Amino acid sequence: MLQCLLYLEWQYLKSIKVTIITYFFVGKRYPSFIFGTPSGMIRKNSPLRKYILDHSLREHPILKKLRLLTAEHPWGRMMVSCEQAQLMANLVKLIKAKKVIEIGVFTGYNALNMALVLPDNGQVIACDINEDYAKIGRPLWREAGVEHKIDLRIKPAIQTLDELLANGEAETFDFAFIDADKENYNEYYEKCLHLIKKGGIIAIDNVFWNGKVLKPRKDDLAAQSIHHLNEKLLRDARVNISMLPVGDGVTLAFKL
Ligand SMILES: C[S@@+](CC[C@H](N)C(=O)[O-])C[C@H]1O[C@@H](n2cnc3c(N)ncnc32)[C@H](O)[C@@H]1O
Repeated sequence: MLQCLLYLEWQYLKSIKVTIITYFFVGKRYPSFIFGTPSGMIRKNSPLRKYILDHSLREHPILKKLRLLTAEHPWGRMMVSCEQAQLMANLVKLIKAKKVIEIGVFTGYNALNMALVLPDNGQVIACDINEDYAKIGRPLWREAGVEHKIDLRIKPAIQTLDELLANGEAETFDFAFIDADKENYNEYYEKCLHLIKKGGIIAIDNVFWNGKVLKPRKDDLAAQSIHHLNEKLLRDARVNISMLPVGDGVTLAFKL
């Protein structure tokens, strides 16, 4: 009997130990793994998100085809959310944009999304370092009849932005979407601010970084970088801003 009780107590202590270890070593690094999506954010598979999509998404059939195709990719979760893409397409239309930049293209879901609403002589300068991803989307850009509007530049985005500036294209763009490596967000923002016209918009993705911006760890350079840019934007007199809880958080900066 005593042996049985001791065994049960040992099992109980072991489960507490596992909980504590999981909390400290996994929960601190990957809070969403333990605690779910941080409160205030709409979970990807929640009934509310389904309601939002059921009642607002008007997706072009070829765009939908690319979204479903991309979702099957091992890195499919990098794709921008469809409701966020629709918001950006609406902004691009609203300001009658002609020239837009996308930093971080992946399979080109959002590049296609923007190309679809640009005029026929409109241009998406699409920056990425990986051509293989774009090879997935290109046939669908073609099928949608907008391939000619997407100018894919395969090299580090900073280099492409510097080339555009050196080419005298400062203040000629209407819209920019920043969605590549997070450590360079501040540089992307500064260069985009030079490239877009007054009245133009910069959309910055993942500004919540899955909630990690609430308490960025010192060794998490991505969370640190996004958090610093969020703090800087709050005080940046060159722009008006809105931080929206769409997808993983998007900040819209309107150039004054
Ligand atoms: C989150 S994904 C972009 C998603 C995309 N905006 C969409 O519509 O689905 C990030 C992309 O940034 C690219 N990337 C990473 N570092 C980069 C860099 N230094 N310059 C340009 N692109 C980069 C990656 O190859 C990846 O395709």
